Amino acid sequence: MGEDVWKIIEEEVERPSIFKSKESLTPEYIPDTLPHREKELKELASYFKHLVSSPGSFSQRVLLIGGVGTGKTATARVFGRDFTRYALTKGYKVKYAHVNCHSNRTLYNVVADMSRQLNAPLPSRGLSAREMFEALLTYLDETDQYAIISLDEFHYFASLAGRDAVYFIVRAYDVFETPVKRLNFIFISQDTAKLSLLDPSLESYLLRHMIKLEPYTSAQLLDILRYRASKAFYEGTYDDTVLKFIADYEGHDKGGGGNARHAIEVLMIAGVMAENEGAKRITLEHARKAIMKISRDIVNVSEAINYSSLHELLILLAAVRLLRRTGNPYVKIGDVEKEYELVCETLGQQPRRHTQVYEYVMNLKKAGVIEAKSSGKGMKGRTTLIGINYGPLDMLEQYLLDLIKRKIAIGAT
Ligand SMILES: Nc1ncnc2c1ncn2[C@@H]1O[C@H](COP(=O)(O)OP(=O)(O)OP(=O)(O)O)[C@@H](O)[C@H]1O
Repeated sequence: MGEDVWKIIEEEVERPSIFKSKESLTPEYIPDTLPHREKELKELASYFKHLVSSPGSFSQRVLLIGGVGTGKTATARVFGRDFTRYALTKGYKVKYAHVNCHSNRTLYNVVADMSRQLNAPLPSRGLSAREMFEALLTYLDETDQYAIISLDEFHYFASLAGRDAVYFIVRAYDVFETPVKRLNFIFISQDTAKLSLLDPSLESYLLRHMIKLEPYTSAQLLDILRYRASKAFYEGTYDDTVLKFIADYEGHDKGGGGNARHAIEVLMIAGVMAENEGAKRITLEHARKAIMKISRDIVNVSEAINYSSLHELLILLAAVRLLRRTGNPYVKIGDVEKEYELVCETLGQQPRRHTQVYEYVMNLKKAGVIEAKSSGKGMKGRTTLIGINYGPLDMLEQYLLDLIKRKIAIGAT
């Protein structure tokens, strides 16, 4: 090996890193603890405590609801990991499986994944979902084990697998009346509206035991970031100002999405940027650049948005807020108009008249900023539906609010 190459390798290998553990910031990583989710973990423990007091007496079903990045997956996984350990100290074999319904959208795939994760022997000959489920129950009986299964992104399953499949999973023990009930479920979804396509009786059954995760405030995100940063970076390579900046940007109370995934992603990207530059510390500038980097979707349409007039932006902001609040892909123009009036009021602007609002909506459509279409003939007649095909909406909302405030400040119309 040439001396030059040797030097390059040596320099690179010995270059001090700011990362102690980059893996600990990846989405797959399950943290040791979850600051600000203690109450929800306690609720889960309460719902599943029969597994260590009278296991098998009944089968529990809990619905875990919360917006994007509110820690649904992490809460379920951390609970599953620690509850199974606790149960073992009490002499009970409780297993945990986490099934993602986005990648397993049929009853067959869901049951197969459950069985695989619980180490149940999968017969080689083709079984039906129902037969496989029975085989799983037999295996749990024979090995005297219990299980908690999380079905993450359950709304995918609910919308694609069909009513019978959903009924089968949710009310399994009405079908298989075994004396000892070994399977328990956590159904995870973003909001209850997404489950409204279920049979009403099934929906109300699911809603009986519900835990709702609220978006994080900036103070909560700051605690989360402090904890996650202490695991990921060496001491002295970051400071609280940077963490606070990210937490304030993302905090729900400050107009952000309250999304821990975004906050952690920004921190990770800021760290990688600092490291690539050979910097010894993560600076505010790194955090700013990281935020810009993950808002690239907004940047793509930002030109059209920047050219929009003040009231077009106010309407757009109203639409974004409604879309976020309802979680629906489209919102009615009438509702947007009402929200627009509220937005105007809070920002001290005089709302425009109805016909003018309609014209602005059409302008936004022409500019490719929104999608607007007719609802078709519904029960209450035709209306225009508004949707936005890019995101993330939380960032778009923040972006719009900043832009609007700047426009107002300089007196632009
Ligand atoms: N309270 C917390 N403390 C530490 N880390 C957290 C906390 N809440 C969430 N996180 C982290 O934030 C990221 C996003 O969390 P998670 O995937 O659980 O959110 P989610 O609600 O399931 O999101 P989605 O709806 O997109 O599936 C993960 O990396 C998770 O470890």
